[in-house]
Amino acid sequence: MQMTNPVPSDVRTFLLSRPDHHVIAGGATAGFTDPAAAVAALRSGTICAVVGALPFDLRETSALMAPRTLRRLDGPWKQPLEDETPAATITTEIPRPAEHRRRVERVIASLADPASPLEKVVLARALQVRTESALSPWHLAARLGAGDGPGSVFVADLSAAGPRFTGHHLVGASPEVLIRKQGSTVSCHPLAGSAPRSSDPGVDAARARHLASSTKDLHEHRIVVDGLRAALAPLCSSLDVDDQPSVVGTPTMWHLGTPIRGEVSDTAVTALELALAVHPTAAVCGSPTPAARDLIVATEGSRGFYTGAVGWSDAQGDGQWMVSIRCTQLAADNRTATAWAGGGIVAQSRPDDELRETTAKFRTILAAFGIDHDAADQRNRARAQSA
Ligand SMILES: C=C(O[C@@H]1C=C(C(=O)O)C=C[C@H]1O)C(=O)O
Repeated sequence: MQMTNPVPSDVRTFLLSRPDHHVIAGGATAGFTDPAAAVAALRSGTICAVVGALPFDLRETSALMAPRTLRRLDGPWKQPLEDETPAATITTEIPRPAEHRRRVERVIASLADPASPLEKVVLARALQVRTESALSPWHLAARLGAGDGPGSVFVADLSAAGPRFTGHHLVGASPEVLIRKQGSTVSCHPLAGSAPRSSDPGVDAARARHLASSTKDLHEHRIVVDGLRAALAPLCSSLDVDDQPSVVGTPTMWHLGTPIRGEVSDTAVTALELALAVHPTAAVCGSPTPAARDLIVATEGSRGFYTGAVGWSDAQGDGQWMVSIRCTQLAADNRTATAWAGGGIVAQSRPDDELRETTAKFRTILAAFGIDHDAADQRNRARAQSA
């Protein structure tokens, strides 16, 4: 769809930085709210590339753009940090942690009910953050890059999703590759089953060991890998899936991860089509997909672009899409932001652990805002106890 106000090429519209390379886009000639239209434009050669974000619920609008320029450069994206970062505070918790815990309890009860088809549901909560003065999405991304070690930082301009999203950006540091396609090779690296890192090296190592052998987490992970295998098998001539997950570390979390690699049967298939074929995985939604998705939407309301996908795809079909987690949606005022964190629930889950997991997952994005969430969390708990 041609844009009424095309974006000039000197305006950055998209970034995906990986440990070994980064992809950066400038400007836009067309916008797509419907990913099928973007696929058709790519396949027909009308556009050379597409960048942007897919929502969690594909019935909602996507934020995809045909960029004027798309550059793939070696090494991670690096930007000098500005000295001043405006102070930020958490203004609202949606829902309050006690309510999130109750929601988890209710989901565990339905998962344990033999009459329910549900096997896994991923529940999330959100925080609203306000900064004292404007903070550009690129500055926030630079702060994420500085704090996330060799992780993956992204910025996606959401304006193409419609007037409600004009000037909004999704900014985050996702550890999870939804899909990558290069030539005929497709790969992904689902993460599911998590434990917070500890600053005490002994405790930290023990948590990683415990995660690697936790029946509950291995089960939670297996559901995701089986789902991805089933979604990719019809599109691939060969598919290689490790038998056992390994423990993957980010600066804030341990995760169980399984590398998946295959060869696509149709080499012209685009990375965007592959992303659409596997999204939403059970890592961010649950299983079976429609029942889990409906329960999430009924419980949380719209998640927008959180637990969607952020990435790029070119007309040759190459591209990469990350799962949009550890992220925030920064509004057009560059001062108001919503951040999310969630976790997979199975019948064996424990509500207190699930709440702790979301708190730990928030650390990545809140640290970029300069907020020590653990301290804020303790203050809240002390306040609740004394009330
Ligand atoms: C939903 C999130 O993370 C997802 C859920 C995970 C889990 O349940 O263990 C792990 C990684 C992600 O696939 C999030 O970070 O908000």
